[in-house]
Amino acid sequence: MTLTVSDLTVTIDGRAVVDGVSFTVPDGGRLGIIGESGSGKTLTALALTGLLPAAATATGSVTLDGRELLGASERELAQIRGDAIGMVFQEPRTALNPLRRIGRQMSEPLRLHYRLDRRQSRQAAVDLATRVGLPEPERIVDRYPHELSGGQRQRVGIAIAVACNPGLLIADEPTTALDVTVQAAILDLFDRLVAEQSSGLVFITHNLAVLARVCTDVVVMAGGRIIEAGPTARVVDAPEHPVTRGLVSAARATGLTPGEPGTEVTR
Ligand SMILES: Nc1ncnc2c1ncn2[C@@H]1O[C@H](COP(=O)(O)OP(=O)(O)OP(=O)(O)O)[C@@H](O)[C@H]1O
Repeated sequence: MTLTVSDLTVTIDGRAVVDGVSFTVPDGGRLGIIGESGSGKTLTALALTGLLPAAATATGSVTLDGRELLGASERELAQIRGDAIGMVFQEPRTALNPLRRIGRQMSEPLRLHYRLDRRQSRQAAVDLATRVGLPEPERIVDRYPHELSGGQRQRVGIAIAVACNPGLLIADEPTTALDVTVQAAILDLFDRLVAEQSSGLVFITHNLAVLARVCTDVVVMAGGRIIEAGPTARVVDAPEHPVTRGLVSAARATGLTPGEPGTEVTR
């Protein structure tokens, strides 16, 4: 699936918080959006899926395989979000329902799309748990979110996002709330799943080392605009904009060397 964003502008209270943003993610492409806090990354992601806050208005164009998403009806968008686009958020604790077993939550997108009975949906949940590397899949599906670690909860969030094999996965800071070793394992999981289902990826982060592990291309945002864009390897090796140079130094300071995508990832 090809995602094309053209001149996307998001306005809140008369202020353009996303300002004339354009980029393309080709079928199976892996684009990272990076920038400091408040640069407009999250609002860009929300605009792609029709989830902007009520106070925001979006203009420009967002197409998925030629189909315009900006201004699409809520019904159409709900269908696209379940089917064509999977989304993963930063804090899996708030994205999950604390009162429902995780198996039910993982199989919900499939139940909605394929009308599974109880036994089929339990099996689907176990299969998904296996696919995202949760331990003891047969047992873990009966647990509640608070009984899982942060990394396991994020695996559940990822399972929900990939349940219907979407052509595009959008992840907003999916590893930020996790500690470094768990972060690495979750990045490996993204890498594997995106490769397995040959879906595209839009990955939002403020950490260039994280981005470089999974994304071949990068867009750097500041003040709602794109200030630099290109292949990750080029941007890491020869950043042009001072903001990008700052992001490269910050990534190196964490001890994680930004490298070719996938080089540090065990498959
Ligand atoms: N609901 C809202 N109402 C008013 N302003 C908002 C709202 N959401 C975001 N903004 C403003 O829009 C700008 C861009 O926000 P956005 O969340 O997209 O940034 P971000 O790059 O994702 O930052 P972070 O990394 O901190 O999440 C910021 O100045 C923010 O204050």
